[in-house]
Amino acid sequence: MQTIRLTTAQALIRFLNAQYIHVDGQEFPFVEGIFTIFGHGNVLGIGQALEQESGHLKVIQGKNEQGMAHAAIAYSKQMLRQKIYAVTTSVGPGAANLAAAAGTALSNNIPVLFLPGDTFATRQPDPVLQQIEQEYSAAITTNDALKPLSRYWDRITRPEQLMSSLLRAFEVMTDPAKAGPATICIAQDVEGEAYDYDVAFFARRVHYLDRKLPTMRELTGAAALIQSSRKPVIIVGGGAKYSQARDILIQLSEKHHIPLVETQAGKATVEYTFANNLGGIGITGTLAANQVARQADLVIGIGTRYTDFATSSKTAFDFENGQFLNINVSRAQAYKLDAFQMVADARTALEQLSPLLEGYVSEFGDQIQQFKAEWNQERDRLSKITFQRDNFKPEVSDQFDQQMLNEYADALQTELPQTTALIAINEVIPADSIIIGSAGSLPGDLQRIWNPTVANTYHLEYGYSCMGYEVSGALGIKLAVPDKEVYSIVGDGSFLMLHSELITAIQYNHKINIILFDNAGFGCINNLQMENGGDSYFCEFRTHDQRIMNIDYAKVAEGYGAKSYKVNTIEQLQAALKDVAQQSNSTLIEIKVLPKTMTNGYDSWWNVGVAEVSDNEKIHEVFEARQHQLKKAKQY
Ligand SMILES: Cc1ncc(C[n+]2csc(CCOP(=O)(O)OP(=O)(O)O)c2C)c(N)n1
Ligand SMILES: O=C1C[C@@H](O)[C@H](O)[C@@H](O)C1=O
Ligand SMILES: [Mg+2]
Repeated sequence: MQTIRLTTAQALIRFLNAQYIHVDGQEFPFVEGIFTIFGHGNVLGIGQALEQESGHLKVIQGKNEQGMAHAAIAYSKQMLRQKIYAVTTSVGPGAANLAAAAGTALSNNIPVLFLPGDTFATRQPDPVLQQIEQEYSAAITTNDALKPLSRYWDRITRPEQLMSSLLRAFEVMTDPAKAGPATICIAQDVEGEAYDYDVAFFARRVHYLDRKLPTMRELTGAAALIQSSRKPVIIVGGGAKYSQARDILIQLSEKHHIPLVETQAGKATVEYTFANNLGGIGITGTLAANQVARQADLVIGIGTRYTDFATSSKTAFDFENGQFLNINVSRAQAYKLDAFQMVADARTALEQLSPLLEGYVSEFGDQIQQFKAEWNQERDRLSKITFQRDNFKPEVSDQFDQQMLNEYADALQTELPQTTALIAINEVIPADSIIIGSAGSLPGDLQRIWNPTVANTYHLEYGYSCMGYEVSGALGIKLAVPDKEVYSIVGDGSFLMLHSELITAIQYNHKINIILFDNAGFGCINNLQMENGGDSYFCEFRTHDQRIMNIDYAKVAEGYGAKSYKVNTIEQLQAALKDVAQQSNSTLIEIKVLPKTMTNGYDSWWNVGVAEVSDNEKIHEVFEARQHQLKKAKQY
């Protein structure tokens, strides 16, 4: 056996350089690069190895571990899970900062390789700086907190363990049915320890992302279900996007007159301009999509996890009379809602189903176009909302009275409603720009009223809805599609929580554009508490003496070196957007918007935990109403 003497970290970097992926006849490197924040847990091991020989890996210095991990996740998501960045952190707090990002990757099924440093394998210096020292077990470190958040987790305490561990990690990350975060924690002393590695381990290795074929039983069963249905509806989920099923979806929808509705992850697999695409489904769905969903006697869920937002907490469909057909690479997902299961790649399954559907046409008739036209009218109304200082009824009504709304208009020096601003942006930015969102009220508005005219231009993380993903993720998207403009659509709360990677974007000249909607508060949560009978409680950004905070975010971004703009009218917004397109550096547009002017309603319900006893009569009423709704919902 031919061997090569390398440190564990050097072996790791050499291996990452040799991993290739095979997708539909094309082969390319799977690991594009590595985000780093060095500390004593990784600088002398992985840091040294990268400095000595990083190979083709692009090395990027992050500013916050969660932020850089979010950037890596967004890169992989934008690359349709076909390429990844690795993320290396130090030990202790550096590793702990990965936790929210690991949850984000796991709930969204996004492959990413986390490489946190770990405490000493020899335990000689214990407790090493940043070791938590759990008294009941010396074997527990901060990194154990990442176990439930990883799809694969391992700890390396001997150099030779690395080989079997990496193989397992790459098998997981390159399997669409299991894809998620792989976490390999390497003891900091072991990173620098040498071993005589078998050179065969570093040979070019190809991971095959083969499309899983449906069985004949699945195909004939699914075809029979569709053929006997009157009003089938297709839910386009994230799995449809990752399998690149756009063309066959359009073909089947057109030929058989089946409407498409979209989850957040699936949105823009097919552009909104396709006639039968009725947009978002569920709690933050369009009225058109929710109307057809209710009528459906067959729901064809393609690559969807059926989250509560997609199913309106299991009230969006006629569960009594309707049936479900689930096409999913994951058996666990396919099992949901008592569906007929087709465990297969979405695109291949639909392509193979197609010849079995000859002659079939749904009974929707003109209804699809009618629903769509009505929804387009509603969107048109939302694009023209204008604030009045008397008798203004915002979309989220009956929460803030006119006096309060006027107070906001004065404090923020704005009269701009959120929906009006968002639709104006949709109309001005280049159609092939990528927009990214994640948390707050904006994802709901985006799912409803953002109309992508180009496929794969909508990037929403709504599995974890992790605040802070918006800005960090924009950097990851820019790395994936450097020739496209990237717009981060972010609330003030999310921006405040995490925007460190804006600096990384500026540092490496990867232009991102931030469009910050400042409504001076955690708006959607304020809506939620008031909708459910509570008062406005600790969700507005007010000072100790109750003044609404007016924060100069443009100045913050300018301080980092971004070009920034402050706008509070549509004309200023349009002018700023035009200027942004001319810039080569990162930008931030701060838009002051009025609270309560986001979209709301449209025939959906969200099951949230309401207090069963309280001294507030309104909460009691809401609790009773919830019990009533629950009776109509599917139980599992
Ligand atoms: C990391 C994280 N913490 C907490 C939450 C819960 N949460 C969801 S939305 C939200 C407020 C968002 O405020 P902002 O970004 O200003 O958006 P708005 O609703 O005002 O549009 C909070 C606290 C979350 N989604 N993610
Ligand atoms: O609790 C939440 C409510 C949602 O409206 C929001 O988008 C999401 O970020 C969240 O965490
Ligand atoms: Mg806000």
